[in-house]
Amino acid sequence: MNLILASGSPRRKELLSLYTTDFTICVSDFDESGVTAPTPAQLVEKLARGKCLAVAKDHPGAVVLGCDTVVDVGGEVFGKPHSVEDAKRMLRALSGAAHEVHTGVCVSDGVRTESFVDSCRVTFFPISEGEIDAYTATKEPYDKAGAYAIQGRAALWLDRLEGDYYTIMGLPVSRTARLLSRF
Ligand SMILES: Cc1cn([C@H]2C[C@H](O)[C@@H](COP(=O)(O)OP(=O)(O)OP(=O)(O)O)O2)c(=O)[nH]c1=O
Repeated sequence: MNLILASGSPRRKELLSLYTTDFTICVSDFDESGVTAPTPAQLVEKLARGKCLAVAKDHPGAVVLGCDTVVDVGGEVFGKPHSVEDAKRMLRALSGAAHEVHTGVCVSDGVRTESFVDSCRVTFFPISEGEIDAYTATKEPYDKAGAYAIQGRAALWLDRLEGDYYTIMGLPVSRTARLLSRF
């Protein structure tokens, strides 16, 4: 199988490598701005599909994997923070509360396209203003949906997790492996 990961995310590369190391990376030029959907879960599915099909159209015969992750706080979508203030706003909203992380996964061979959304519910302990200041002064929040990395220092805020941990990191690897094995 000529497998292409349509993602520039180092986490997705690492997680896909648990299934196979026989793949190449081709980051899509899909324009995510202006894409809307009725719910955050439908949004990630649409974005994953957009990234996947943008690469698939230029690579006939390949199997292409595209993904997207957002944080959902009571229906409000948090993508990657645009600034330090934006990151602080997100972390204050996540402090001492539960939120959902949705990851959309889409696989296409150019003929057949299949997708799914996996969601994980995350509850954080209260996060102090001092912790928010210290965290947003590091690089960690800025390339992550919701301004945190559960695999990084945000692990220290985790109270409860209901679902697949790897969905938070951007690739629900067990369900993705099952989908890929059908191609
Ligand atoms: C919440 C959370 C997100 N993330 C990451 C996963 C994704 O890489 C990123 C969400 O951004 P995405 O827009 O889903 O993906 P990306 O821009 O990194 O990569 P590409 O579009 O090329 O596929 O946030 C973590 O690594 N840890 C976390 O705890």
